[in-house]
Amino acid sequence: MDDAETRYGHGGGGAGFARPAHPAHATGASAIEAQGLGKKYRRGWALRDVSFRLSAGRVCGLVGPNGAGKSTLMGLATHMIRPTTGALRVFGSAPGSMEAVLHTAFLTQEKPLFRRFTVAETLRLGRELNPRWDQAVAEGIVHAGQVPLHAKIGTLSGGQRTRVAFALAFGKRPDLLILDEPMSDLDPLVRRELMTTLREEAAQHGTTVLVSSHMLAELEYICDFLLVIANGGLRLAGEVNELRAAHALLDLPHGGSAPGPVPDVAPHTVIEAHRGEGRPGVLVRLGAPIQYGGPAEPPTLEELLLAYLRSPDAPALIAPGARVGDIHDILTRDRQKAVTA
Ligand SMILES: Nc1ncnc2c1ncn2[C@@H]1O[C@H](COP(=O)(O)OP(=O)(O)OP(=O)(O)O)[C@@H](O)[C@H]1O
Repeated sequence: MDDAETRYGHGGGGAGFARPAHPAHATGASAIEAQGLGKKYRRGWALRDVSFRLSAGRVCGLVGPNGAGKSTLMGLATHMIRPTTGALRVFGSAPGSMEAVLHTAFLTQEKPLFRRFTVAETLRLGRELNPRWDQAVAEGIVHAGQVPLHAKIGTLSGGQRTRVAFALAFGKRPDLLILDEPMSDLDPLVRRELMTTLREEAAQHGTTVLVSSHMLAELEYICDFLLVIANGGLRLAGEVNELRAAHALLDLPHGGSAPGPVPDVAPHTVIEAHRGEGRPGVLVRLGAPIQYGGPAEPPTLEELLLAYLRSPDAPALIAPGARVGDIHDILTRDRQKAVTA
């Protein structure tokens, strides 16, 4: 049991989802590794100097305000966008390579499907294009929503189309599933159903998932790893429990809830002195061990995320398990691969 589990357990306080161990976890392999990654558009940098490592088998929430760079990062991981600086690898391969493409499924916000195809024809196309296609899983997702197989995609509601897009993504049996705000047009019950499917499929098959969402409660339900981006920079990266264990919510007398200067809480670092809704207090990054009970409580995942979203200039925290070496590691490995190929 890790440090955070020991301190907090997994109860209603909002701990990350504890998934049963899958062999993919044990390998310690990287599903995604980014080093010095940057993307500059004409208007400026969308993503700058982003370095992190996402181990295989994790379900990773990608969180950040509108325009933070989430879709850009996903585009870079799927070869839809080329980096301006740095490099990113998917299971050790360049995103556009056959190896990476075969093992990755990407559900974009637009969820493009052929409107004139029926649902059955759409699934057949998935089967023909993907060697690892799992028809039972794809059909199961469609049937659970009572979407008729003979209906044309163009006649489906937005939510039904999303369900078919999910079926395609899961049917591919990817090792890496990238979902860009997948739930935005689904009703709450369908969202919960598909989140449960996602969680179970990922746990059963060791699938790595990178999912962006603005719905923090949902991320809390499925994720065991987090990336938080603000203004194109990585602010937080690591396992949910590790990140929660590194922070505390201090309920200081006249501290968080009263207007005025931020209290001195050395050796801890103030991330946010909270004066809004929710539990009042000062969310700090711990600079030394702390005793919980009394005026200090662990933050829920939602409290942690909201604090970082409201404080985009807070110092970044990249937990040890999410750190990478330098760019030369990737380039050296690429050269070694080329020599041994
Ligand atoms: N093709 C493009 N050309 C120019 N600028 C772009 C392009 N795509 C994205 N941007 C800019 O890059 C920044 C990051 O955009 P991105 O779509 O990655 O953000 P996001 O975090 O996914 O936002 P949202 O939560 O609103 O979907 C934004 O400022 C956006 O305007």
